[in-house]
Amino acid sequence: MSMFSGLRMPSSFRFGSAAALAQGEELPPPVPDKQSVPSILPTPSSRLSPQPSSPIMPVGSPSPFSATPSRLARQASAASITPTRTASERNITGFFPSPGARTRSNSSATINGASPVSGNDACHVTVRMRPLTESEESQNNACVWEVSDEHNRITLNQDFADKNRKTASDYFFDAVQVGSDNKDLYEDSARDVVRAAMEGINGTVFAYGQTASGKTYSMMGVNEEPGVIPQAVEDIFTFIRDQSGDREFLLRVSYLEIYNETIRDLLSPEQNDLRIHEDRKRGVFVAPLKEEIVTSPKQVMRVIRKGEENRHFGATDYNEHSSRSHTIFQMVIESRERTASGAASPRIGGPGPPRPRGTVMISQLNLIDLAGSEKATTDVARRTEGAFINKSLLTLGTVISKLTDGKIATGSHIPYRDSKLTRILQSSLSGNARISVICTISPAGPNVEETQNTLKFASRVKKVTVHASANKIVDEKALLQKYKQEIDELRSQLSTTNELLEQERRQQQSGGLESERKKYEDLLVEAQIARTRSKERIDHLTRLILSSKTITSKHILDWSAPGDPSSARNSVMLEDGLLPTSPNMNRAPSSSASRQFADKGFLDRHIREIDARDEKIRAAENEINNLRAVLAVLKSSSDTDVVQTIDQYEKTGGQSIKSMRTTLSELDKAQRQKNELEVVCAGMEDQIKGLEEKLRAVGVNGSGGGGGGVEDLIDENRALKSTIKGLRFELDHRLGSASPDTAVANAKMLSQLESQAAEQQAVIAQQQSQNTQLQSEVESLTSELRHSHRTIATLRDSIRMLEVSSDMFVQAASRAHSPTNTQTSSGSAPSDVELALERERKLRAEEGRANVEKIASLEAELAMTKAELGAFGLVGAFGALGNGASSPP
Ligand SMILES: Nc1ncnc2c1ncn2[C@@H]1O[C@H](COP(=O)(O)OP(=O)(O)OP(=O)(O)O)[C@@H](O)[C@H]1O
Repeated sequence: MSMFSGLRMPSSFRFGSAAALAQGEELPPPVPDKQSVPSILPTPSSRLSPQPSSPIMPVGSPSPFSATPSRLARQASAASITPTRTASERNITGFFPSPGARTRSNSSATINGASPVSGNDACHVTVRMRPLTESEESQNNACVWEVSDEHNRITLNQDFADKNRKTASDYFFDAVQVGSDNKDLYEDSARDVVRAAMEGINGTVFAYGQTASGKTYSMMGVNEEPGVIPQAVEDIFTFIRDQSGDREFLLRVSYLEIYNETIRDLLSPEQNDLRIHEDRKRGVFVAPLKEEIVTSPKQVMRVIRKGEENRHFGATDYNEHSSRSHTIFQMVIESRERTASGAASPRIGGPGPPRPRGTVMISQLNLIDLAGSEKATTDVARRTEGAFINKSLLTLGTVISKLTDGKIATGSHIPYRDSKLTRILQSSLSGNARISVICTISPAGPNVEETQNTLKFASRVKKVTVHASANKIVDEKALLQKYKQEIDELRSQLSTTNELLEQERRQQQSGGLESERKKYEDLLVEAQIARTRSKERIDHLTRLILSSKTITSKHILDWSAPGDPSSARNSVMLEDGLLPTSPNMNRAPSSSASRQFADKGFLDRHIREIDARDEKIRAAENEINNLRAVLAVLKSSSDTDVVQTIDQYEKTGGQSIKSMRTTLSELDKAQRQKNELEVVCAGMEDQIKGLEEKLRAVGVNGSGGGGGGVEDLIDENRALKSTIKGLRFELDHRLGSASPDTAVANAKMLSQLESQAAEQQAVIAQQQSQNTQLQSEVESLTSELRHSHRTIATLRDSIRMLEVSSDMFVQAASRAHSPTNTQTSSGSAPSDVELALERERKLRAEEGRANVEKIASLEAELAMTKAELGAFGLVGAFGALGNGASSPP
């Protein structure tokens, strides 16, 4: 069972309550762990530790910094032009979020009410405290942190601090979140960054924190609470759908992990040591990295699922499903105004420099789940991983601290290259991206030291400022540009082809040589086929380019009705197993990591089936289009021969099209039948499993719950065989009743089922060999039993003989001892004969005792043998023998 199962809901939080303190008192003072790896984060003596002189706001007092980011965003957007901060203001020295730091200075305004697009910006920092875990509660731990009403201040409980000789400093951040609500988390920490990325500004959101503090829960989420990544995906498609302007987008995604300082492509796992490159135009990038163009949230989630399967997880002392690598999910967003007339278009939503039409904006959105900092664990492999994780986090801490020191301005060395993580993040950290950091912490007393380190890291990040502006790009790097060009070229080729076709047609009509006409006909057919291909390519490329016209609500998850089974959200995401299966979104999320992706096997199978079907449908559609093209050519001809040919074509072509359609519908039918058969198979598998269980219970546990033993086992075998026979018959029947057109699918199914049956047969054979073994064991036990019985009988005989001879000796001795026998007795001293007799008597008595003991031991052995037979359920079958052995002869 998961160590985190049964996590308490936020309502069970006891921030600073009397109960919490009472429990807090029972806590042992934290014992420094001598074996632990030195903490990677700043020590309390660090000069960036919370300054006692910092203004401390009383709990509950209105704070100038209490506005939530979304409120601030609204304020910022209401006052669309805000003053630009001076260079000296960029390096914030305090750890308070200054209101200015949240304000994005920019001469431009927003698109569709989204936040402004560039300017000096402090990194946005959210602290997220998870609920106490069941195991923390069972150890009488309580939450030792207090969060102020304004939700941006967090303080160590004073009593706990006093008792444990800690400093109860106040920490202020852009937001402090408690509990399990990932929707609030997204709104507070990621939405602005995602929206800015849609406007061409790079963005990076990462989760940082001690192991098991909730980074993966925050970034990926669980079924009931999708995390930042799935919500960002949904938000991006919603943004495209809802934009009022006429912009078009091209989205591509990649997914990589840094495991033990090697970079692995999670979408192409064979690429397991990728390199980091840098060039002037692209900055720092990883290559070769597989990128997939995506056109729907469902498709993105499918890509993520694929990546998750290849990701490194492992059980540690602290988290049974711990991320052993840093993962970076990256989305590249290209966009541009739809009309490429070259005229400038005014910015939507307010003043600002007009954006030339056709200019492609390109931005990167990085969503990062870091591995957690951790103390040394017992497992060697985990310890190696932990060392790599800690080293890279240490480098991240150093880089952040250098950036906050303002050394970037003086050109001092910042050790980005000391770890792959900081090297990949270099472009973002050096100021070319909006950054939002989610620092996850545990509420429990024993984790206070790690939590304080995380809060200090968060305070440092808060001081880093960035200057992110929209990236405009007009060269061939933009795929959007390339695709648009290709579409334009294909369109112009099409219109030329159309003209040619028209010319040919006219030429034919005006007569000419028969041989010439035939040549033209052939040319026409070829041209028409080429035209169809061009059209298909145009369609394909057009499908990849997204706009408010191509994205419908159907594509997007409907967050407004989470429990509504008819909602698009469910229909899109449930197939990927990421979104709620429960109608109650507010239920406590499951702590079991395995529930993060429910029923993966089924889903994968399902996705593969859909893909295969799509492929077949595409092929059929292509053929239909080709036939249509041929028909169109022929129809445009006026020649009587050709008209006749048209008739023929219409007949055959029409029939072909009809038969294609029939094939398509048959394919659908076959698919449905296949699904039904799969359900039947699953049922059969369950039945077979149940029978196997029973067999196993009989075979392994001996008496098998019914005491029937070998007989029962054989019966079970018979039942199993007849069930399989029945199931085979049912299958044959079902397969036989399928339409002939589904023969291919059915043949596949049949072979699958036959291999299942063969497996079953193997199980039976195994079971039978077990039976034979069991029988021979029983036989050997039985013969042992008989042998023991005979031995006992022999021993009893010898006891009887001994008793008789002993009596004889006793009688002889007493006769020899008798006073009437004066000739042999010499008074009080025993004669030699008497002594010999006495010795003999003692010896006999001794032997008798030994024999009785031997009998007792043999009887005990007999009892054990009987018990063994009983264990095999043979008490009934061999009872008579057992009784015979134990009863007196
Ligand atoms: N806010 C939360 N609400 C409810 N459960 C949570 C929350 N945060 C984390 N959990 C649960 O706590 C456990 C550990 O969380 P998670 O795996 O996300 O930690 P992590 O920081 O990613 O750990 P690691 O660094 O070892 O990968 C999981 O079972 C998760 O479901």
